[in-house]
Amino acid sequence: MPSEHEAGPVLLRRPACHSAADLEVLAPSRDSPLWASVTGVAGRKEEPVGVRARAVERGRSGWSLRRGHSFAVPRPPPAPAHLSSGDMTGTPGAAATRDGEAPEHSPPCSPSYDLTGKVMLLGDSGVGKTCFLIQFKDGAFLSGTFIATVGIDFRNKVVTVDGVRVKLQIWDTAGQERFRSVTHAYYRDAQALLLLYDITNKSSFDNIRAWLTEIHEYAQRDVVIMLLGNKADVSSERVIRSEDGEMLAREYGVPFMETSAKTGMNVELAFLAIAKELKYRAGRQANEPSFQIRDYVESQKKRPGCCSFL
Ligand SMILES: Nc1nc2c(ncn2[C@@H]2O[C@H](COP(=O)(O)OP(=O)(O)OP(=O)(O)O)[C@@H](O)[C@H]2O)c(=O)[nH]1
Repeated sequence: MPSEHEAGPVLLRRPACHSAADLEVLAPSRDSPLWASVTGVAGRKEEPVGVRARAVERGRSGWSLRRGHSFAVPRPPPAPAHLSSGDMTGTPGAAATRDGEAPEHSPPCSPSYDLTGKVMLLGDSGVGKTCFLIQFKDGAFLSGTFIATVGIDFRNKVVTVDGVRVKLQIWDTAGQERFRSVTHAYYRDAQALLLLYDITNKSSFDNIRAWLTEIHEYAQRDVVIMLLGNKADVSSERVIRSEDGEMLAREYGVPFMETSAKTGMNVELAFLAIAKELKYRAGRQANEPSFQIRDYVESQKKRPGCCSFL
């Protein structure tokens, strides 16, 4: 049973079956207010809302909504077009005010997924993490002025792999050093990490080893890691060869591919491979053939055209 002062997300017992489909405490700690994310709020639209500490309590069977508390909490102001304008205070719960998975028409309390997993996007500032997430979630590319992510943010998306609906809760982290202490708190709870560098930026590639050291320090030992060389569409400015990414990934025993948040190349594949791995881990049967994420990625990934290589 988690303690009230323990940091990091804690999965809550599903509340009484009248409206919410999912409830999580995002930041229970002595210093920060206890926030919960509730999805599946009244009506047909699923959207997370922030619920303050007063709304949750710990009972015998875990955390739950306090009796008599309704979900009619004030709606947060509309999210700006760019995901990155988060809460400067670093209060992780602020992330709960972002929009959630696509509206679903399932009845209340019938979850629209079979499995859930937390995925974090990591890498230096400017490598394209936010764009990568938006491309996957909305199929759009955010071009124009670069607005650095502040703190941490998340979006949900349900993908179906082999008939199993996997809800991916994808956390977009700020790459800037000053937010590192905020984001470290989230590593422990993640099942998968997508680690990005920018093929046009050498230092973002050189820093991958430091990122992996942090991951080994803060994340679960069996966390799924994937290395992604992003911006593969910008062949004229490439400074990191694909082979270098491959070599580094081999050294750490992680799958690798080049991606483009702009064209969408391999973006969906990255998340599908993660979802497949999570599904395999969750339902592993004695006779089930093992799933090798590296082989899967190698067999499915698209490569940039010949001329984009150095
Ligand atoms: N050409 C190209 N540009 C990209 C790609 N991905 C991101 N960009 C651009 O790179 C810049 C940074 O992208 P972001 O997604 O905001 O970077 P980030 O990693 O989230 O940065 P932080 O929030 O500071 O950690 C933006 O100007 C994007 O338009 C890509 O695949 N191709």
